[in-house]
Amino acid sequence: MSLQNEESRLQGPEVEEKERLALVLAKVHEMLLHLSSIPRYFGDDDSEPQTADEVAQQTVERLRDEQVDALGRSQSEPYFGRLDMVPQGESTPLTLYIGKRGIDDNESGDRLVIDWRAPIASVFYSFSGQGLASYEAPDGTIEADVLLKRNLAVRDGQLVRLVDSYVKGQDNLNVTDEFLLYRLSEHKESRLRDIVSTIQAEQDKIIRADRNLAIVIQGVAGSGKTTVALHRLAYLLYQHSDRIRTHKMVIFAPNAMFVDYISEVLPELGVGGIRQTTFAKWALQVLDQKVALADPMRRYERWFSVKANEQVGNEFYVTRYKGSMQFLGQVQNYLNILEKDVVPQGDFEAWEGATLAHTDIRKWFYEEYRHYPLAVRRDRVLQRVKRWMDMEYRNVKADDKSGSRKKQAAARYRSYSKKWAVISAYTVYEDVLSSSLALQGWGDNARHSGKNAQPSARQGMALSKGRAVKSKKSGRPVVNLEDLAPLLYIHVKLNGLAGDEQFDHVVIDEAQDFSPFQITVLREYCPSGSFTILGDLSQSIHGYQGIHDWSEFLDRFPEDRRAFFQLDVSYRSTMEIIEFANHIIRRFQQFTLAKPVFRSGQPVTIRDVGKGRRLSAVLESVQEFAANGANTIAVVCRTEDDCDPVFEFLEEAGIQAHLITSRQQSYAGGISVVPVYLTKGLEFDAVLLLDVNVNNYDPGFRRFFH
Ligand SMILES: Nc1ncnc2c1ncn2[C@@H]1O[C@H](COP(=O)(O)OP(=O)(O)OP(=O)(O)O)[C@@H](O)[C@H]1O
Repeated sequence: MSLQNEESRLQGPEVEEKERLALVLAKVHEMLLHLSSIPRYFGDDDSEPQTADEVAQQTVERLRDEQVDALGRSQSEPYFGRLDMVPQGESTPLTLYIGKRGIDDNESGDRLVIDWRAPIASVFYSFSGQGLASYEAPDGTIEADVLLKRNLAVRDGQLVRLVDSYVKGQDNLNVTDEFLLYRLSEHKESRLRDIVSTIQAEQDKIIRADRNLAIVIQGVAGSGKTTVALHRLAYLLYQHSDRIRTHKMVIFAPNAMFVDYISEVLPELGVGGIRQTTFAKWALQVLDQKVALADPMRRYERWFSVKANEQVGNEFYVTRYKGSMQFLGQVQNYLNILEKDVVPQGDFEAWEGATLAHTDIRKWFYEEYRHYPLAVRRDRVLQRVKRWMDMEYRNVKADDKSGSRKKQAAARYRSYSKKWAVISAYTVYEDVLSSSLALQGWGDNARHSGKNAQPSARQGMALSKGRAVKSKKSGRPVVNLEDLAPLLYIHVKLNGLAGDEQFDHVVIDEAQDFSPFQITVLREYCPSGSFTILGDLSQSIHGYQGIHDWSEFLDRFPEDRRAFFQLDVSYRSTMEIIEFANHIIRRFQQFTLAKPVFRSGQPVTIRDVGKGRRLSAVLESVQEFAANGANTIAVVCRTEDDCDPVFEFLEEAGIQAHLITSRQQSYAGGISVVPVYLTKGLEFDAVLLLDVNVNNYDPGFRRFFH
């Protein structure tokens, strides 16, 4: 230790850390100056490199740009934690500074900052203050004696807070929470943020879980599921860049607005270019937009309306059935039957004396080309029939001066190929829906169902059969969300999967609203079985299509390739809100109640205003929230129709608000008027729930109160 360091230690940790920070920032500055002084050969205009040298040069420059970007971001907050420890077998302590990205001193080769994803950095998150810590190294697990764990808040290059959450030999009770609370008390922005500086031990375990696993995370509202999943992606890319590629990862979010809401976390973690989409958008792309999706808003209005009637009950039931494993079984049965029927009866006779036997064609189809998916196989066999005909013709060409035999053969081939049914995902699906198999499955299912679902088999299926409806705009058949998974499944089985369609890793957020059929389809698209599936069963908004138990998803993966995690602490809301919510959720006995971190806020208040004062009371509350410093405020109504008059009233009163609808593509923060089913996953500084009474929110709708 240098004399200067020794002196700064004596003056206390703040001085020491400020000096160290200044040193690192100076190094960063120096490196940035150096990098920007290197001449560039390629401009910012994406011009194509012409030679191998140019390709190499462009790669070098791209990597340099990335380094400049990373160092630029580090200037404001180069690190957030410090860890002193003595690894087993060594005598001198290691001092590590941990940041969002690693920084190496180019000249000395010293590691100034360790990337939070490095195995050794895991000690910072997992060490509980008891006994020895351990971490994974290339040679196996290493144990270490931790001396100090220090949280450092650096903002705009300034040290603004320092909290020692562990000092060996001292009483260390609860100090971790102090830094966490400081972090949580910072205002909510209009976007989700990274949590690298305060990842909790149980979250860290999930982030660093094995790459090969399909993991399911059940977590109470606000327990950090989405955030943790995004950090896990950043971790997987760092640790397994050889196996998991950015452009082969995908995040399925519940709607486009949510995609926008989470869009800043990954870039902040140094990860760009991961596809973030909705299941519907992706499915329609894979299906080459051959079908159109019914407007979900009209359905939501009907389904979430207070006057939801028996027909809605039937629709729920059809929806659930179409997402079930029973229905998958029916689709599979149908595809098996279809396979048996594809080759038409009869030989192919190109002209008299040139006959290809039915048995030969069958042999090609059922034996030689067996490995091809159905539609591809059909085309291949037909091409082979054509090749056979052309070969035969070569033998008789000399006698066919007029070409009449050739014409005749071509005509016969055309009519023969027409006997082969056209196999497209949509036509097959239509047939599945109207087949006796599907109806039988539906009927069996309906008999075992609850009170709300007793439609006759035919009525149930006809309700949402795409065949009847064609989009006025595009002329394409209109289907509902629950039709997409069966359509995709059929599509894959008919056409196979091109390498560029496969995923290396799939994240599904709000997975409680997914169906087992959707998971099965995604499993087809991600052969590695590397999944992060997260949700909260008690928050199931689209319960009619979702699941009752996570085993419905976990069972889709082999026992040794799946893992289940549970997060019970809510970091989002104050104790007052969580206690209030728990009071309501307690009635659903099967759900785990959220545990708050010890953070207090305003009490939850219930205001009963007369009908005439309803809108002016909303205005007053919004003004009061804003006056108390809330940046993001939500006024929550039951449906989109209910939102309209509230939004208009606020606008007329001069309040600038955003009306959030199902078609919303982005989230702007500020004041939002939003239907309850679109609030999922978002967070606000203040929330006003309107018209909460038994009529409007019957027991079935209480799960919205998270
Ligand atoms: N370890 C942590 N440190 C600091 N903040 C955290 C931590 N974990 C979660 N949070 C914060 O808690 C809030 C909720 O996180 P997130 O939205 O990821 O939770 P969720 O479980 O996905 O919620 P929901 O169930 O509503 O979708 C976010 O503001 C997030 O930054």
